[in-house]
Amino acid sequence: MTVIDCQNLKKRYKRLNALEDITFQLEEKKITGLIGRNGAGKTTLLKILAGFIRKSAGDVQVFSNNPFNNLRVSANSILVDDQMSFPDSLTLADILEVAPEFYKRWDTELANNLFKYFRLNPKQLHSRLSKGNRATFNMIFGLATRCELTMFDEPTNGMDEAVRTDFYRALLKDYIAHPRSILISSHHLAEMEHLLEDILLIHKGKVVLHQSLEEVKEYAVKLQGTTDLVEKLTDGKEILHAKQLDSQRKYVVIRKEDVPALEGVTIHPVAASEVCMYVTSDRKGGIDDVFM
Ligand SMILES: Nc1ncnc2c1ncn2[C@@H]1O[C@H](COP(=O)(O)OP(=O)(O)OP(=O)(O)O)[C@@H](O)[C@H]1O
Repeated sequence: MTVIDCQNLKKRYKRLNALEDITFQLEEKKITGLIGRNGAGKTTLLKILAGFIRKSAGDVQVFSNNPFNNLRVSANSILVDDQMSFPDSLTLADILEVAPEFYKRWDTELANNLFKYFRLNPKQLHSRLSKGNRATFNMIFGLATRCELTMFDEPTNGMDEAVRTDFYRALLKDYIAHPRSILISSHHLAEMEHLLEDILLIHKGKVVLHQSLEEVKEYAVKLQGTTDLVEKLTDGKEILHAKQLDSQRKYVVIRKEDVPALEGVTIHPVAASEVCMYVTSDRKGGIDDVFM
């Protein structure tokens, strides 16, 4: 079943096109990483899918409905982000107590067990939590809703490394026990790629790649050797990234399908996180170029 269907979706904020042209479909029961550079449009897309803001043009369907102000979509989806807020008069324990009234698949046992594991204080007010503890509580809330469509926007922002590791593990374990559609935006692709089946990479408000993680890992290769030879072999090919290693040696990243005859150069795999970085880069070198 298709859970999300976006066709030529656009979002304009006054003079800025945050989403230029977004077309993709998300099938049910998959964990998809929503990846993109700062300002790519990830949060805007998630807010439209959650029904928080209106699209400007194009079509967006979540569970076959326009998500904006739609009860079916809001009852079956959740967006966990750092703007989640709860009434100030409610303690964390109160929030967990009333949650089942709003989410029909709420898992009280999971919520309580995670709450105890992360040693949160049930008497604390949500608005007074530290940044990391707020992110942890929001994550617990998001997991316990067991919403058919669960979206996380940068969920690990503010969490320390141990909590981040626990979060990824909790997410994976709960997903395996209760498969659902999970869309998770993050800048930390390398650390969460073991969770992901698919990657949706957006850049400047457009979809650049929507592939399985395995396909992204196979997308590019790095050719390394003497500068002359590497340049000759990659002449006319699309260069995704290049780096001069010293006065005589260089490497160039090109699409795997473009790989030429390989005598004299070594060939190296390119991690999915690097592929995402290179295909969304406006510069072919890197920060080193600034210091040359
Ligand atoms: N309410 C708003 N009004 C005007 N412009 C906005 C608004 N919200 C976002 N933008 C702009 O839209 C573009 C996309 O922003 P968005 O927050 O969706 O990107 P992002 O991929 O989530 O970025 P980051 O990774 O830095 O959080 C940016 O240029 C941003 O400045």
